[in-house]
Amino acid sequence: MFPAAEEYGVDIALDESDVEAVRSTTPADVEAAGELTFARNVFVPLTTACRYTCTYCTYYDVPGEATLLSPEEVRERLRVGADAGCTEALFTFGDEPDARYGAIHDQLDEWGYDDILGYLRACCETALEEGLLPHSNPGDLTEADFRRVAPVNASMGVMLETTADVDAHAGSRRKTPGQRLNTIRAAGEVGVPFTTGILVGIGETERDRAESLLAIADLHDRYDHVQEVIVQNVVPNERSDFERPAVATMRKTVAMARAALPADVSVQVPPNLSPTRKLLDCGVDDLGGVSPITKDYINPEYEWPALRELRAIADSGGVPLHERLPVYDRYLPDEFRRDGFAGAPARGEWLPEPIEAAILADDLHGERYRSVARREGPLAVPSPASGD
Ligand SMILES: O=c1nc2n(C[C@H](O)[C@H](O)[C@H](O)CO)c3cc(O)ccc3cc-2c(=O)[nH]1
Ligand SMILES: C[C@H]1O[C@@H](n2cnc3c(N)ncnc32)[C@H](O)[C@@H]1O
Ligand code: MET
Ligand code: SF4
Repeated sequence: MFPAAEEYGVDIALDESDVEAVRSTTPADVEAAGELTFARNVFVPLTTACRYTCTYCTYYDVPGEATLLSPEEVRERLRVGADAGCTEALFTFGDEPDARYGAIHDQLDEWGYDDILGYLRACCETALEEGLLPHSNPGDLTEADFRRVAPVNASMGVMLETTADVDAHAGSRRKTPGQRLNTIRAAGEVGVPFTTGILVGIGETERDRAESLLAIADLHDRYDHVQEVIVQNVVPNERSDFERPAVATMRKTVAMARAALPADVSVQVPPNLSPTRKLLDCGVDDLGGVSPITKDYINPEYEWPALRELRAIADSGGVPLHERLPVYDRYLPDEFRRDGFAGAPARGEWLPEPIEAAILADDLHGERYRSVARREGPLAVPSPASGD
């Protein structure tokens, strides 16, 4: 069913009746979640160089214009993030930026790094030093790549986007479904808590969405590593005029995601891009990374809602809002989980030693990780009604 994936040794065979069952799911078939979560992050866009040229993307710069944040700039941004109470350092940037951009490669070499993953590793270590938990999305990676960077990440991610061959990914260098699926598989092999998702409105069909969600469910079934699935609508920008999918399409797609995935996998929608309030009853339970201090570098025209607004969104759905860490509860050591989660079936040894050490030590910001994980302490988000 996914010939492109077979090239990479990823063998996913979907049952036609499962595809049809997911495709025909409607919002009425699923239940609203009992709470909404989000993570407080600082976005660190290491470089705007990218080997791909997705037509919906405004993030990448052409060779000659692409920039690379220096180690000092990275540390400074992380400090600002930690001071603002963030728990997550989000490293998201172009795919394999050093492959096609000689200047990026030369700059990394001058700083003493073989390639971007060597530099990412160092930046993740800086984040840990500054009291932040790294979540990296460096695009397509192999298993060997993951082994280099997973040990310094609390969680990682890559959007599947879609299993369909869409024109938005056309061109000589392009994202392929096979390579994306292989990235998610490789993350499972290495055992890193993982975020993935689909991009809605880039030329795929409803059936493609069902297939994409089931492909993610299949890989999660094998490895238990998918912590959340983002259902992201494409938005127009200065480079492209993609139309936003209709609200009804997003409602249906979120419901399809809820139906395709097991209950322990969260369904996330980004509150700066999506008609969030209108999706809450379709099974959304997470709002992803939201930054109190940095813009969304990938979609810079779309501002993050303030934390107060997140609270209003949750109130509108009649559910509590909780901050979480970039790594979901079930991958945390027992003592860091909130009541009811402690003692839940262990998922194996998920957290790499430096991450567990950072969480357990938690001395930089006085019990911050612990109180976030347990949904307690001084980090409760004020209600808009409380006036504070
Ligand atoms: O794994 C990913 N996480 C992405 N995240 C991270 C994600 O929303 C959260 O940070 C995770 O839920 C981890 O806490 C983003 C966060 C932003 O603030 C803005 C854009 C993204 C995009 C991605 C993404 O493509 N892949
Ligand atoms: C980081 C993620 O951001 C998403 N992304 C990139 N460009 C857009 C856009 N115009 N609208 C919505 N999402 C976008 C892709 O899914 C990518 O994987
Ligand atoms: C900046 S887009 C997100 C990271 C990576 N380039 C990808 O598309 O997966
Ligand atoms: S979405 Fe990611 S891979 Fe595609 S062009 Fe933008 S930065 Fe590159």
